Amino acid sequence: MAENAGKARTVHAATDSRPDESQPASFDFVIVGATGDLTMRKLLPAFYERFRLKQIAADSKIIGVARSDLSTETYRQRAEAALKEFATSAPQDEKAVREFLELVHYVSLDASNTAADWSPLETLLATYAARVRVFYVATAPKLYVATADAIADHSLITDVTRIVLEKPIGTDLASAKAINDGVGRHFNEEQIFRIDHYLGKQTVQNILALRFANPILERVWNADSIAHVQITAAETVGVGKRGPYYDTAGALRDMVQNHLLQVLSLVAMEPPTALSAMDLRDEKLKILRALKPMDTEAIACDTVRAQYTAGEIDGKAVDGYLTDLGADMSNTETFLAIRAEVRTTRWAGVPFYLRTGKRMAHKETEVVIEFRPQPWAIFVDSPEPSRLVLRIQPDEGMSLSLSGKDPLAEGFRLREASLDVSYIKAFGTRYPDSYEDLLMAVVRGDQVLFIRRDEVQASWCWIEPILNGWAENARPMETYPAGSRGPASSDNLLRDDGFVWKEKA
Ligand SMILES: NC(=O)C1=CN([C@@H]2O[C@H](COP(=O)(O)OP(=O)(O)OC[C@H]3O[C@@H](n4cnc5c(N)ncnc54)[C@H](OP(=O)(O)O)[C@@H]3O)[C@@H](O)[C@H]2O)C=CC1
Ligand SMILES: O=C1O[C@H](COP(=O)(O)O)[C@@H](O)[C@H](O)[C@H]1O
Repeated sequence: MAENAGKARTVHAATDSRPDESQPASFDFVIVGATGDLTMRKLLPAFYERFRLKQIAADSKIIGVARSDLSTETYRQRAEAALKEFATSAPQDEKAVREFLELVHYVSLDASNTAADWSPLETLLATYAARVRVFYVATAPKLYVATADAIADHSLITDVTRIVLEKPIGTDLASAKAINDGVGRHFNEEQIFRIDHYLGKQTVQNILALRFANPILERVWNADSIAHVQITAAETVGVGKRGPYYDTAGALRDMVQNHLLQVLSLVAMEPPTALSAMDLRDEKLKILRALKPMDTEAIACDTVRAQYTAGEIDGKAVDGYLTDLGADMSNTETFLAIRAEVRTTRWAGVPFYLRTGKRMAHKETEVVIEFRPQPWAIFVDSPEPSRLVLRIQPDEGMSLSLSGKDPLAEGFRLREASLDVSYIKAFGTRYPDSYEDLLMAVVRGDQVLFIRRDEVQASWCWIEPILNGWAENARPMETYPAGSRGPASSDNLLRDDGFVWKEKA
């Protein structure tokens, strides 16, 4: 018998420097932009779910701030309606909703104006001056610096005060630097939490678990075994009421600069020394910096941009982008596909295809890893290349397609078979909304799921030439009907390399 049989295996673990999560957190959390869509749809429901799980102490305060003149009572009524609509467990638990609303306060204030009356907010914060204090700025990015200035002018920044900045951080490199510099005048980098809600998705975090807890995968996770990688974030929704913002952003700024490049970094990075904010972000940064810059020729050949026109989704007629926007013309892309390259030893020669779009046929966010084919085929059929699909959402899970022997065919024929795991079934639990994890991490002061200044800037460095190239029409705008898979040239981008996008079966 082998010497070690029956003995516990020694695992050399890197130290996890994350703070203690076992005690309910007690804090003051100021949400600037408290009457807005994000607060009502995401932030309050996320806090409520964690309160229900007893992770938030009853003496905590969630202080909503916006300019609208509302009493705390009226604000609580709005918050209650939002919880009933957006928090999955709220309609069944009136008592928990009532208890949670006791934590909620409202202050009417123009937070970008130092000269406004800040005293009601100061009074609320004075009760527990020494405890964790968070300012979550959920307003337009152009207000971030003025808001940080005003918070500082009123001496509200303690050693345990943090600021959360919603995306987008700027619209280009210069404006991102200006926000980082402006906020950085008052808050040090350890106090600044730049949010990217994709990092709060369990399935995105699971990329780390899959890669670094399963040597079977990590050993084939390189250019020797992988032919290409696809990252798709397809949505069926249009721009809705966010047209004025979206039309100044477009899919590249709205989805790629942040979410898709973060996912790409997690897929491509080297193993971090530990699961600490510094180590993880150092490794992601190396990937962002290793992205091959796009020159005019690459923008013409390796990018596709398009805008949706009227079409049909799930049997319902929907308008085109211009009608949704209420405009006669726009040069904003609602769909894009890009062939990117990561210039590292691990990934040399492996294309990374990025694709995102609004008003597509299906809502589907996934990472597809396609493995290289068998170099010498002994079968009559050529086996389909194996694909590992990481389903970020919906139907969170993963599948690995393999070739098996067709049991009924004459002779030895191959047929694709799939190993499929649904995380909800496998783990037998609900999948929390991404903001739940992120809000609690801010309270704990854990930056591992937040974007560091240099990451934001490295992303803009790669994105900006594409924006400029498109502005100069290096790649003309195309259209696609709502409910489709985007324009045909998106398929050609892969076909030219001998690949195809994986589409929903
Ligand atoms: N909604 C979403 O799904 C997402 C939003 N984001 C980002 O989050 C931020 C907020 O988005 P969203 O909630 O949709 O925006 P909304 O326009 O719905 O809300 C903006 C909020 O800011 C308040 N506000 C505006 N100016 C001030 C001010 N000077 N002082 C205090 N409050 C102010 C508004 O209230 P009032 O007018 O009463 O002051 C309102 O509560 C944006 O940066 C957006 O890009 C990011 C990802 C997704
Ligand atoms: O940040 C954003 O993300 C959403 C998509 O988020 P998801 O979690 O549903 O994938 C997108 O609709 C929005 O335009 C963008 O600002």
